[in-house]
Amino acid sequence: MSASHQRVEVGGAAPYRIDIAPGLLDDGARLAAHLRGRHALVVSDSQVAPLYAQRVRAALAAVRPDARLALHVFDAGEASKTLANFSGVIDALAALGATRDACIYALGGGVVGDLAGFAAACWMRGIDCVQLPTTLLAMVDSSVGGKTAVDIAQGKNLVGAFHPPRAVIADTASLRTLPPRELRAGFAEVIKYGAIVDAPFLDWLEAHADGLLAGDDALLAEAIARSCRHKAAITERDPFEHGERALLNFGHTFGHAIETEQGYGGLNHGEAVAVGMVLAARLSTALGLADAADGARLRGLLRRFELPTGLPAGLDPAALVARMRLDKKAQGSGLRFVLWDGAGKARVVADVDEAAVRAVLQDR
Ligand SMILES: NC(=O)c1ccc[n+]([C@@H]2O[C@H](COP(=O)([O-])OP(=O)(O)OC[C@H]3O[C@@H](n4cnc5c(N)ncnc54)[C@H](O)[C@@H]3O)[C@@H](O)[C@H]2O)c1
Ligand SMILES: O=C(O)C(=O)C[C@@H](O)[C@H](O)[C@H](O)COP(=O)(O)O
Ligand SMILES: [Zn+2]
Repeated sequence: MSASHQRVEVGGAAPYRIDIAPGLLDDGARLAAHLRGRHALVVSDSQVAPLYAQRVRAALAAVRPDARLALHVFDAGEASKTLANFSGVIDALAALGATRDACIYALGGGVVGDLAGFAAACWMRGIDCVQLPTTLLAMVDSSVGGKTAVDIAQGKNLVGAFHPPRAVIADTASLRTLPPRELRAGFAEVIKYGAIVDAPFLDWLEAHADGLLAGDDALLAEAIARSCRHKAAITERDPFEHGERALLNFGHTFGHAIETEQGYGGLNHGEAVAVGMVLAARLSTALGLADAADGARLRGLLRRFELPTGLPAGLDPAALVARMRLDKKAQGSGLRFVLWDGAGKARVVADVDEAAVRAVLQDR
């Protein structure tokens, strides 16, 4: 293992390892170590597959010439995280003749990871899935923790399962082809860890913003590993979101409502979470939990990473609140939000007054 290789172990009932280093997509032995049977399906999207899928297939085939390998590709973008494309992956598994010891390799961003992971959770009631994240957002968040899902018109991730990966193999060299907008989106989830549990991380991000935005390999690797350690620790203690895992949803009640209301074609997930965190901070202040100065600093940091911090024009507050009633944290008829007491201190607050939420949405 080279000096630039970082590892995070995730314990619990279904332990796995996160490897973070450049060049891992060509490491056939590492990829093949998780192929118990003979069937491997690489699932990817139309942007990522032309860049990396052949390399992954060649690396696997070199170590496992006996394996039946197939590639399944769907159109890139959030609008593709659908039941129809889930069905497409299931059809591909059937065409491959995949048995229970088959493995799906989810090669791409969070959309691929969530969709392919959900197919792995369902095929024959559960087969192995190795996450090969190629966006910053997927490396720091979606590839870890086992939440898998697809969106429906009524809401984000409303159909899904908890299905932990067998392994996460993050090739940081793949970030070099990531469009700048998508790199910035990933920083929203990175900043989220600082906001909820690691205030000093916010200072570090502030200090290194220029290098991180420029794609400095060492800084990115450090940000990814620190984020993964937070996600690993929280999801290891609470894999099914009975308690503290909900903190990872900071900004998401607002963010998911925005994404859904925009028909999954407006802000991307990271951008929507950035706006959502600003709104959650504002709601926290309105409810007397946090100082306005904390919210202003969070907003400043998100802006430093060139992320949006205001509600997009044309969204109706009443429609957004209606979307929030289908949020997975909602209970009975009450809205539950992840709010904060200031940097590094988040908590779940139940039965939040709808008028306060509407006021925050109207305060543009
Ligand atoms: N399961 C979880 O715990 C979890 C956590 C966070 C987010 N998510 C989900 O993740 C999704 C967002 O993920 P995302 O931000 O990675 O979006 P994404 O998967 O849509 O990827 C963003 C874009 O970048 C392209 N791309 C990916 N890697 C590339 C590379 N290396 N080079 C060039 N282009 C590349 C993709 O084709 C896509 O167009 C959302 O659906 C969100 O709900 C899930
Ligand atoms: O892993 C989690 O738990 C999270 O909440 C991480 C979020 O960043 C992620 O977007 C997740 O998919 C949201 O989960 P959901 O249960 O609100 O759909
Ligand atoms: Zn998220």
